[in-house]
Amino acid sequence: MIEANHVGWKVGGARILEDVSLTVGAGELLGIIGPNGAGKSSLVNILSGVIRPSSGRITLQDRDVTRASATRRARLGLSRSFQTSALFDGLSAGENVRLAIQASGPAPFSPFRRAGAASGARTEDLLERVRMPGRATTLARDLSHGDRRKLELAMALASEPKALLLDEPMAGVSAEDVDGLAEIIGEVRDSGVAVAMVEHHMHVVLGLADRVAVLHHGQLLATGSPSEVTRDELVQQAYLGEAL
Ligand SMILES: Nc1ncnc2c1ncn2[C@@H]1O[C@H](COP(=O)(O)OP(=O)(O)OP(=O)(O)O)[C@@H](O)[C@H]1O
Repeated sequence: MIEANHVGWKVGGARILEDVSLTVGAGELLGIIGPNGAGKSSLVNILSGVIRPSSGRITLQDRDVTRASATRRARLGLSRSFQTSALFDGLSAGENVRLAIQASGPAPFSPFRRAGAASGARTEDLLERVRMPGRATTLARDLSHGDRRKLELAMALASEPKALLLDEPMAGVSAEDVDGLAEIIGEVRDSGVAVAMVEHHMHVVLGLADRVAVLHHGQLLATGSPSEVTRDELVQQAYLGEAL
């Protein structure tokens, strides 16, 4: 579904990513891990079309999208969440989701277009999918941090994506919310979506991912099943002193 072939990215003289190749299939969850500054967010930005790589190729469902904009990739079925919150705090949870539904609809998008009844039902469906039933009228700013992350997930799912990129979807949430989010993300994968997830909560990545890609200094150190990468000597050295 998503494929990166020999991707490199240079900024000025600095090599941020070098020769990174990976695939994520439908119904598969790829965990992307690596120490701070390894290049994980840069990779997600390249996969989603926010950054154009200096070399290599990105394909989405076998279609070359290397030069395609983020909007074009979204129309082809790719969705993503961001490391930092992308919610409208002054709007309710339901309004945030409705905007995401409208934005994923046919162009031109207008925030002033009235949402139909169908969009109301889909909003409630999406909120249920992220275990937030009946929260449509709560203002985003009044939600707990964990619920804000769930709402972001609902918004990323509004376009009914075939592929989903998640950049630290559990950053800063409580331990119990981490488990809840992991369960929801697992269900999204099980519904057939190709999911690539950058995440620092190692136990979640290792418990949830089908395969794990380990980045270090912009290079792919290892890819494999969670147990394969945790046994890998190079990976253990990269995480020296940290429990894997
Ligand atoms: N636009 C940019 N211009 C210059 N350097 C950049 C740019 N974006 C990222 N970098 C550098 O690229 C390296 C990788 O950054 P990136 O954010 O991709 O890492 P990361 O693995 O996601 O880190 P973290 O886990 O801390 O979020 C870092 O050294 C960062 O400073």
